[in-house]
Amino acid sequence: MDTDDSEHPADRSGSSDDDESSTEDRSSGDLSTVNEGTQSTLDTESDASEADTTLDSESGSQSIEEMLLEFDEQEGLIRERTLLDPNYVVEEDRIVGRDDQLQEVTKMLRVALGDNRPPNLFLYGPSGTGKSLITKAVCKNISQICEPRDIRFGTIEVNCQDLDTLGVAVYELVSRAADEAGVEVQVPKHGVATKEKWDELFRIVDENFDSLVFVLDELDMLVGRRDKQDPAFSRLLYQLSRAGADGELETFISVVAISNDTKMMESVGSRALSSFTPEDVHFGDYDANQLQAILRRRQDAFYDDVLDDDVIPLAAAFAAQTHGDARKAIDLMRVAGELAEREGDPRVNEAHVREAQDKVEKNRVLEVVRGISTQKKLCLYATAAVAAESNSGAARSTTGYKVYQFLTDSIDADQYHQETYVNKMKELTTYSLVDFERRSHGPSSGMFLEFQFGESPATILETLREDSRIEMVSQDEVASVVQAQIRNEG
Ligand SMILES: Nc1ncnc2c1ncn2[C@@H]1O[C@H](COP(=O)(O)OP(=O)(O)OP(=O)(O)O)[C@@H](O)[C@H]1O
Repeated sequence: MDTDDSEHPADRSGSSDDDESSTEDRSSGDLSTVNEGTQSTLDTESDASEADTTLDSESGSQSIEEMLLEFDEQEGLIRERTLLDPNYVVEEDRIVGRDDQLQEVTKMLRVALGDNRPPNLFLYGPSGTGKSLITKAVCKNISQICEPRDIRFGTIEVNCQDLDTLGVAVYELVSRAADEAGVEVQVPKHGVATKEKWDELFRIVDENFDSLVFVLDELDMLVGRRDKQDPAFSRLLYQLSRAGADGELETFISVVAISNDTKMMESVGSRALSSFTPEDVHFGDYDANQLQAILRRRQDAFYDDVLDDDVIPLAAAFAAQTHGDARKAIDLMRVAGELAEREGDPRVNEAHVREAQDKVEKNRVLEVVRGISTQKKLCLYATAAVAAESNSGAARSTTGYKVYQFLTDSIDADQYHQETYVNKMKELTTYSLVDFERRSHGPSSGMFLEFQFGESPATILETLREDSRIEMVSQDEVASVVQAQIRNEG
C-alpha cells in the first residue's frame, strides 16, 4: 500500500547532507564524472550484465542502477526540509496569526526570569493550532535570556498520547528531566512503586533547576487504567502542581497542560483543581487566509520559483476545510513537494497538492483506523456510509445504527445496543476524525446525534475496507441499505 511516507525518495535520501549534495548537482559537472566512473565499471562487468542491459533495452525498462543514477541526477525541489517538519520550532518571524496567544503566554511565563513562580497554564483548542509551537517558542526564548543570568531554567516536554499509566508518565518525566539536566536516572523503569519515581523526579528537579516548566501535551490522552472518575492526568496534575505550590522544593515549578479537548478540565478532580488552577489560553481554528500566510512564511523551504502560484492557496483551502489545522497545511505542502520530486517534475503544481491531499487524508485515517477494534470499525463504517450518501454529508445516529445492524448481521458479528454504538462513535471523536451535534426531529420526537466527518467519508470507507471482514460485505448492498434508511428518515 502506498501510504508509508518512508517510500518517498526524498525520505530515503533523508538527511540534510543529501540535500546539500543535490544542491551541488544543480550546478556542477560532478555528475558526469560519477556517470563516467560508473560506466567504466559497467564496461568491465561480465557477459551476464551485458545480457541484462540488452534485456532492459528490449523491454524498455530501466535497470536499478539507471534508476538510481537518474534520481541522483534529478534536481531536488525542497531546499530546507526542516521548515516542513511539524516538530521543528520555527523562528519567531515565521509564526503568523497568534500574536494574542504569544503575548499572553510570554507575559505569564516571563515571571520565571525574576524570582517568582510562573502560573500554571491550560492551552486548549483543536490540533495544529499552534499550542505546542507557541509554548516551545516562548520557553526557548526564556531559556536564552536565563543562560547569561545564571538562572537554571528548564523545560520538560512530554506528549502523553503514548503513555498509558501514571507510572509510565512519571518515569518519562524523570528521564526527560535527567536529559535536560545532564544527569543519570537513579530509579529503575519497572518494578518500583510510582512514589519512588516521583521522589527521583523531585530530587533531579530540586538539585538542577531554579525554574522549570512542565509541558504536558495531549494531556487528556493519559487516562490510565484506574476508575474513570480519577483519570491518570488528574493525578499527574495534582502531584506536579502541588509540588509547585507547596514550597517544599527550591525550584519554581509551573505546569502547562495542553489539550484538544475543551472539556478536559471538567474531568480534573477537585483535589487536583485546588492546586492546579490554571490560566486558560484558547487557540481557535485558522482560516484559509491565516493558513496561507503560515505557508508563505515557509515557502523558502523550496528552491526559488518551483512552486506554482496556486499551490499555497489550494493547500490552505484543503486544510481549512477540516478545522484550520496548520500541521495539515504544512504536511500538504511537504507531500506535494515530495510527490513532484519523486515524479521528476520541475515544479510543484496543483495536481501534486490534490494528490497530496488524498495521501495525507488516507494516512491520517489509517493512523486512527489501524488501532481500533473491529466493532469500532463497524460503527465507523456504518456511519461513514450514511454520511457518504446523504446530501448534507452528515449522518444521523439513528440511521447509522440501522446500517450497523445490517453490517453486523452480514458478517455474523456481535451486535451492540444503539447506546453502545453511539458511545463508540463518541469515543472516536477524540481523533478529530468525526464530530457530533445533538439534534431532534421536532418538539414531539426524540433526540439523535448527527455525526460530521473531518476527513472525507469515502476515504474512511476505502481505508476500512482493507479489513478483510468488512471487505466481505458488498459495497452495493450497503449503499442500497443506506439509501433506503435515508428515505425513511422523513
Ligand atoms: N501560527 C503559526 N505560525 C506558523 N506555524 C504554525 C502556526 N501554528 C502552527 N504552526 C505549525 O503547525 C504545526 C502544528 O502546530 P502545533 O504542534 O503547535 O499544534 P498544536 O496546536 O500543538 O496541535 P496538537 O494538539 O495536534 O499537538 C507545527 O509544524 C507548527 O510549527
